[in-house]
Amino acid sequence: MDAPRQAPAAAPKKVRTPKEPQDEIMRHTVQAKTPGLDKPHPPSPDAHTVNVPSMLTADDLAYSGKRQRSARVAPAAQQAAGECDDPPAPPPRRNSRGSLTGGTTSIQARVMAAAAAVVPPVLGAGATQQREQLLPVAAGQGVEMKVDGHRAAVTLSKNGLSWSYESTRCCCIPSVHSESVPFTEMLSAEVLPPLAGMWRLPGTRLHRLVVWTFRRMAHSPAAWQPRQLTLECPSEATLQDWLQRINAAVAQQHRRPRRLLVFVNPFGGARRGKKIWDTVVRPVFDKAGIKCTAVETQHGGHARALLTSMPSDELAGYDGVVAIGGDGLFHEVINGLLELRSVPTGTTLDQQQWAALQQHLEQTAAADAAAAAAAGAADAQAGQAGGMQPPTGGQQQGGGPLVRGSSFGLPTVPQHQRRRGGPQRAGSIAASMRVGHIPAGSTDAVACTLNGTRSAFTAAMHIALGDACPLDVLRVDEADGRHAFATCMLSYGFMGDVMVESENYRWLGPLRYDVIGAKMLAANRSYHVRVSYLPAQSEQLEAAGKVCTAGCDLCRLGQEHVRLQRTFREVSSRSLAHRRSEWVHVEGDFAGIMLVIMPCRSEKSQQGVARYGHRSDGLIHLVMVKKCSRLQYLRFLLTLSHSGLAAGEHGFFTVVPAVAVHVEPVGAKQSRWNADGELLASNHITAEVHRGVIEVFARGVEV
Ligand SMILES: Nc1ncnc2c1ncn2[C@@H]1O[C@H](COP(=O)(O)OP(=O)(O)OP(=O)(O)O)[C@@H](O)[C@H]1O
Repeated sequence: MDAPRQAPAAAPKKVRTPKEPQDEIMRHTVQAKTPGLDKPHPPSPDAHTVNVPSMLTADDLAYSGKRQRSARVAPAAQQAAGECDDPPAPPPRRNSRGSLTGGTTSIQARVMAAAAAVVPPVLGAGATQQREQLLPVAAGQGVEMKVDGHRAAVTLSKNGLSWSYESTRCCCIPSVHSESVPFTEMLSAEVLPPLAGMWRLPGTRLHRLVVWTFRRMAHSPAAWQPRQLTLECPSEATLQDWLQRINAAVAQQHRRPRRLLVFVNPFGGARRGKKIWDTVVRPVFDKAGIKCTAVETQHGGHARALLTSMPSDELAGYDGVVAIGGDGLFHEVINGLLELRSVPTGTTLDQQQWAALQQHLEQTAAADAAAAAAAGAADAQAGQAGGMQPPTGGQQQGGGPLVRGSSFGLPTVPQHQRRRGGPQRAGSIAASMRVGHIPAGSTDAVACTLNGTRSAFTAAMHIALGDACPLDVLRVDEADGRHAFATCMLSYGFMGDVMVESENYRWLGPLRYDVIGAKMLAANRSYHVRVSYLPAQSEQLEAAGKVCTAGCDLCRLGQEHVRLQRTFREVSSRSLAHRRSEWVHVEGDFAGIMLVIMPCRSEKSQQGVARYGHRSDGLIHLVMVKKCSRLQYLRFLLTLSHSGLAAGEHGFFTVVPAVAVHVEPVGAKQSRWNADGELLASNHITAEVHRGVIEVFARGVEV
């Protein structure tokens, strides 16, 4: 998946200017034009064709100015729910296309009634005869216009635009369609001059108001498509008035970013990063009026090094950081920001508490060893055969679940200490930043989990619309004193081996994971490890069995932690120390150990690796797969791929919700830890989950 972690050596002190010879940095502002995308295309005879860039998927279409089909006609339900104060539209039903439609007998009456309700009688009655000469009525009461070519009564309310129109698409039976687009889903609007043409006489030409927004696909609401909503009307004054009101309402969406720092990995996945930036993301940010500084990464660790060495004042100029690449680049950005936040505010008390915990665990391990010895030789035999056994104190290395020399809870000397305002300022700026991920990698589990799709356009829209949700982070302390942060998954054994091997086969692209996976399955390796974990408390398991979707209540609770946990380390370590008697110890031969933090959905695992995992539930889904046959491991992989893993004992593998985990390899035969696709240097780790410490530009999977 990713390259091994590299030391951020020779990182530039600050972002270079465009005048510098290499084009590693592309600075763009909103005014930057993208050929073919900077202005809307006029409707043309081929207006229904969609020009798909050869390297992009249909979902990645940027604003092309051409109408897309298969729209989900929208939110009449919003009106019912009171979210929209537009005039009530006729009660709709869904037809086979997913469009809202009225009944067959009274449709004409309904559309006339709807039109009469919003359009003055003289305009409504004369509409069919005087198509191009209609005068708009006062804004807010309904104006007869053409919306995407359909004659409709349009209302601009305090929530957005709504309209209804008659259509005879199906067997000449007319039906009424109602749609609305709230301001929260608009990027911006602009007024365009009337279309000129031989067939349009002067005086009958219509002025155009274009609203940049998106539409949901009927079969997959999570995947969005660009939409250029065009309102046509003979009165330019009306459209100018509406333009002001729409753009003013959009400007009031206070959570939208204004300036972003964008990292583009040109070598991630199928090497589409730069193309996706140019053709999909930049046009969206352009329409949303977002100023960007785009940096093309030069090597692994470049993004992280830039973030951690950037002066606080410059960092403070951004509302967020966007990673265009795979999960590896997202991991780098998260690590850079959290590195800034790892302010050394640890106290003596914390260290004492940790020392006490360490001592207690050594005692517990000794007691367990005594109990195991008393249980007799049969159990000991089973332990050697690969069963999960309590650890024996005699074999304990490193003195229990805490890694010796770990920086966990201990002061470190961050490189940003010399900065103006000190580390506290840099940490506080980093804490206020949201992180966005535009999928352009091999797996893109982060994007699939956050947005439910690998569509770069959808991810860019979530960023531009200012969506926000909290994300859990796993802090991993290695025995050699280093630490790292992971947001997806930490794995040892099978997944670690696949990671190590697949780095030599990068030229195979995403296929490398399948090829090396098959090789590792055939090798059927297992490793002797000692696992200690702190199980989740019962109140943390309330949402067990609930799938994480957009608006998930559990994840919303995690939002509180984003604000609270600016210096998150000590809060958590103290609470762990208070629960020191609850640690559970297991030892044995394992084919794989996985610490799953988010659902980790991907094309290979549609339901997610942890089926009931959440973006921000404060839990680690600890998966322990005992030494087993190849067939059993294949079964495990199929379960993971088809239905995802749920908590419980499943024969040869176990899934336990936990909040902290310590893993210590025993013996010479060892695998490597794979943290979100990055290989860790040490195999002896302590990991602890921090709930909702980082905020991402996402809203969860819409269903
Ligand atoms: N210019 C670069 N040259 C080489 N490696 C880079 C460069 N920029 C970033 N990297 C590193 O490449 C690794 C892989 O990148 P990324 O995750 O974006 O793609 P991927 O591995 O193909 O996708 P996924 O993680 O979804 O499988 C990351 O560890 C990242 O740090």
